[in-house]
Amino acid sequence: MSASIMYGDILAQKIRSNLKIVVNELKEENIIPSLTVVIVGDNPASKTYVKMKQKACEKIGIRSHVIELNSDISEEDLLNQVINLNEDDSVHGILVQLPLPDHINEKRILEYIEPTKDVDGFNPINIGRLSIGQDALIPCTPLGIMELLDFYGVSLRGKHAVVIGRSNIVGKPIGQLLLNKDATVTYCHSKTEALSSITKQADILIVAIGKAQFITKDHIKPGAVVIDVGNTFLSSGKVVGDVDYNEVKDHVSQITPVPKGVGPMTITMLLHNTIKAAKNFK
Ligand SMILES: Nc1nc(=O)c2c([nH]1)NC[C@@H]1CN(c3ccc(C(=O)N[C@@H](CCC(=O)O)C(=O)O)cc3)C=[N+]21
Repeated sequence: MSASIMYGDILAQKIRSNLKIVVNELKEENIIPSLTVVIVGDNPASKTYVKMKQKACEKIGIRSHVIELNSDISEEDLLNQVINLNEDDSVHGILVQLPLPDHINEKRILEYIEPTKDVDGFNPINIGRLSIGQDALIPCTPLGIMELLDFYGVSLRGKHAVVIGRSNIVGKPIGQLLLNKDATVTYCHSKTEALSSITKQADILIVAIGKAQFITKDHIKPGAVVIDVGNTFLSSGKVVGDVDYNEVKDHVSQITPVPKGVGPMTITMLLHNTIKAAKNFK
């Protein structure tokens, strides 16, 4: 039996056309949602992602602006850029593209982003609000995964969801969101012993480890639902996920592809969060 494929690009288009309508409604109230992306250095992958974000904004009428900074910028100067954006009423959403250069304390920068403009949901205030179930700006990738699970009819209540990866950006917040939907959540990570014995218990397996094609049939219970958050560029130019898609596709019930799975949903939720932040200005 072949798996049903959970295409993110199809759902992303559907949501983006709805968001476009919301943007037009806001325009009638003289609000044009606006996003500023700060990119430090010239990491080629980061540049590609930022371009994709800009294009997506343009398409639905969100104003986007990119601030490109030199990789040798000091932490203080970068902080000042963030503070200026916090104070600028024409900026609704602020996103500092990660990773930042090694000499900059990433956590300190993210703490400075005004929580109501923090469209990545990486500020400790938003993380705290999410963890206690209050309204918050929620990180885009986890939010996109929840939309995918909902759209493709995956029920979560009482189900065992295993999350591999414990990053602040994906692993931790997706676990919180699944828990809020009554799943039983287990976190696994690089130090987990007997990984496959745990992942094999998953009804829903979320893989966010950044290791190309690491997860194989041996890690997965037959008929499980698999969400692949990986996005590794091979030297051939091909993009692959953390799951060995071809090996597992006939073994699972539903799976997200890479590309065209979680990635387009991440960007769609950035648009969603930017509009949410703009509405705060009403
Ligand atoms: N502050 C910050 N926020 C982020 O949200 C953020 C970040 N930093 N740093 C890097 C990661 C990575 N990320 C992706 C977004 C879209 C795709 C995506 O759409 N990928 C395409 C494939 C890519 C291609 O074809 O070129 C797809 O899956 O179809 C992937 C990865 C956001 N990130």
